[in-house]
Amino acid sequence: MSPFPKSTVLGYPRIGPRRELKQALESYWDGRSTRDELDRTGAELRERTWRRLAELGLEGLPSNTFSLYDQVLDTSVLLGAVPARYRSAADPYFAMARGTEGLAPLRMTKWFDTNYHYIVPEIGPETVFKLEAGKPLGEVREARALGYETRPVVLGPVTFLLLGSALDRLDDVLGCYEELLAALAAEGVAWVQLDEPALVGDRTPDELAAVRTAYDRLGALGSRPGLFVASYFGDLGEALPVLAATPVEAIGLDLVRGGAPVADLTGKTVVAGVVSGREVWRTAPKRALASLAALRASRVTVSTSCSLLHVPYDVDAEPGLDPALKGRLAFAEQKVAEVVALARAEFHGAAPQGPSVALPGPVVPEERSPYAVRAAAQAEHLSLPALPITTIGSFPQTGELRAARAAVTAGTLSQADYERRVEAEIERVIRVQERLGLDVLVHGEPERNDMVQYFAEHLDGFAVTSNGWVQSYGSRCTRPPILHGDVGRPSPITVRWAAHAQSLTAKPVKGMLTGPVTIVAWSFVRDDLPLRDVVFQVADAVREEVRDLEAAGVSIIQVDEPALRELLPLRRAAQTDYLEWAVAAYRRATSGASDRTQIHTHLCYSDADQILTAIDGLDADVTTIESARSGARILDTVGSFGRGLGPGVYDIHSPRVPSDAEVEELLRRTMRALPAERVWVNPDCGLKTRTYAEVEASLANVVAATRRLRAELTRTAR
Ligand SMILES: Nc1nc2c(c(=O)[nH]1)N[C@@H](CNc1ccc(C(=O)N[C@@H](CCC(=O)N[C@@H](CCC(=O)N[C@@H](CCC(=O)O)C(=O)O)C(=O)O)C(=O)O)cc1)CN2
Ligand code: MET
Ligand SMILES: [Zn+2]
Repeated sequence: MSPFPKSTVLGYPRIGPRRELKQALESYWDGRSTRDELDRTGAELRERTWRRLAELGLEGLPSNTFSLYDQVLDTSVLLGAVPARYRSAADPYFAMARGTEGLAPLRMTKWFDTNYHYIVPEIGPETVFKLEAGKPLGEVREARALGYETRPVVLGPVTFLLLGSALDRLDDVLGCYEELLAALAAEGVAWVQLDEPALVGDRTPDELAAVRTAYDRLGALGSRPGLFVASYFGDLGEALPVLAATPVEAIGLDLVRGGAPVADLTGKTVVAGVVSGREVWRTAPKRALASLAALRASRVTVSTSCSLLHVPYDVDAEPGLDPALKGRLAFAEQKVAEVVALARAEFHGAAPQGPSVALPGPVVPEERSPYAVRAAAQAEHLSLPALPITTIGSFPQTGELRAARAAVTAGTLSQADYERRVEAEIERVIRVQERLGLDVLVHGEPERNDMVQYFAEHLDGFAVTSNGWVQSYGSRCTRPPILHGDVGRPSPITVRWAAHAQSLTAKPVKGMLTGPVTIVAWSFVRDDLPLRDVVFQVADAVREEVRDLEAAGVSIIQVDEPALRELLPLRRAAQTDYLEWAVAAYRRATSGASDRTQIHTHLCYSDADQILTAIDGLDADVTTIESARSGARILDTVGSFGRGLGPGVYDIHSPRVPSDAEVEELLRRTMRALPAERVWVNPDCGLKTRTYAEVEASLANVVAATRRLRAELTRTAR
């Protein structure tokens, strides 16, 4: 077996340095280009990446880290786990990812504790696994034609099955992996990387036994590449000795989030993840070299802690950043250079940041009155109908708005003209909602490029990038802000837009804010302060904004926390502490509101059933939550939830318009799970990724279904 290369990365961004893949995908989906053109863009991006990694001096180049949508979906396809209903679609892959007319997409949820989302494998007793190895083999050949030998990266069998809740199918799936390894060996591939991030969470004895079975069996294959099992996002814990006892030749450890390995790894190659794939700070050389020195293994390879998918491409594409800050940053390109330098042990990175400043601890927030008291005050103040209909905040972000923002940046549109356009869009959103018959209106968020970046641009302590795109799901990206200093709110941020919207209508308009946990979760955050202290600084800024909205006459304020579940530690031992401070931060942000101000919160992709107690602890008067896209599973657990709740009645990520019958059915299920007076009617999430045509048709059906149920409620009440 050839030795493992001395330097590598676990994966690389694929959206393109200028989001070339996004443009190609969206143009293909809109019918403006062909599948061939899309595939050509994919090939160009892969070629560019391999060339760049090689130029930077990286020895071990990965392949099959490219994906047209998602690497977990790719694994479902690789293993033949394509549900029958998609097989006759014109393009089954994108039908699974996004749905088609008459066909809902597969579930989508958060990738561990990141802001990346994967397509959940759907595995049933009827699933027949069958290897379709075209993609990994194709990428190996493609790279070879360019002169590069690569290491294909494939999601490992245990994580794949755990994500699909089907570990009982291990035996069947291992047959496919065996075939894959044989095919790769026949292709002359020296090493394969099997990603097993699920092993850094708490695993049952049965699950650990599955790890042993899987890697004993794959290891026993006669003809196969070297096996490199990569873990990331934390510590392998109990899974490490299990893995170490199997024949796998190389084990990848996240030495940024996890500690030094306790097991003796003599005889193994340790692929040491010392350069963070989750943060954008330059690697402190002393710490990295100390981690490397502490390893007791036969051989050590320098690597990133996880795939670089979660960071932007290149700091040098950011001319607008303050040079002092820039000097402290490393994006994917710079991280590859760090890996190479560490492997050559000629490292001269930035010194670790200076000593952290002690800040006053969080103040215990004053409490609002008990829910019943608030609910009565709000009912009188707001007089809403039964089953109030609302939306989650954003309305379609039109190309004109995005272009207008780009024009302001380019200096070709004045700020005043831009603001007039935003006001016109707010008026359009208000009129649409009035015409449709919604009860609690929103201004539509047209002034926001993103629900986190917009706030970061208006708070002290943050920097934002021009090209620092990171994939969130499919073609959708964000530019996570960089939180580098103490946070402060120099002046009100949303008040003028909220007040303008409210001035246009007699119906209540919800003020719309992003919560402290989410702002921090979706930014790159300074590492010289405990995370909770940073979150409390942001909470204080949000609290000031809540106060100002209330003073401006806004009587409903939504503070979104879609990332509450995301920061939940992967190991149970640390979860209670996190949830306690996260909930306390939310209450600090919202508890300045008076009793008659109705506080809403919103969560999505949250596997909310797992953190329902914490959601209850947020003490919001109304919680809207993603439900439709996850098969309304949440309804099984919400019976005990004591306040207003709006489980989403349709999935907003698919261009598909839900029928009124479908919405009615979901509402009926909701009303079997909850008392009618607590039920709110709303979509799963914000509407910014949809078109007006889709939104108007969908919401019209929501209103029709709700009106039928309201009529039934009045009949039974009489
Ligand atoms: N941060 C964050 N994380 C989140 C969510 C979220 O809303 N925000 N939602 C959940 C799902 N994730 C999502 C992530 C991104 C998007 C999304 O729509 N992103 C937009 C970009 C948003 C943005 O920053 N827009 C900017 C820049 C837009 C742009 O592309 N401008 C053009 C120029 C303008 C033009 O001519 O069109 C360019 O830069 O080239 C703006 O509106 O100003 C996209 O990928 O298309 C949606 C959901 C979970 N995580
Ligand atoms: C990802 S949660 C989105 C909440 C935000 N208010 C919106 O409607 O877009
Ligand atoms: Zn949402």
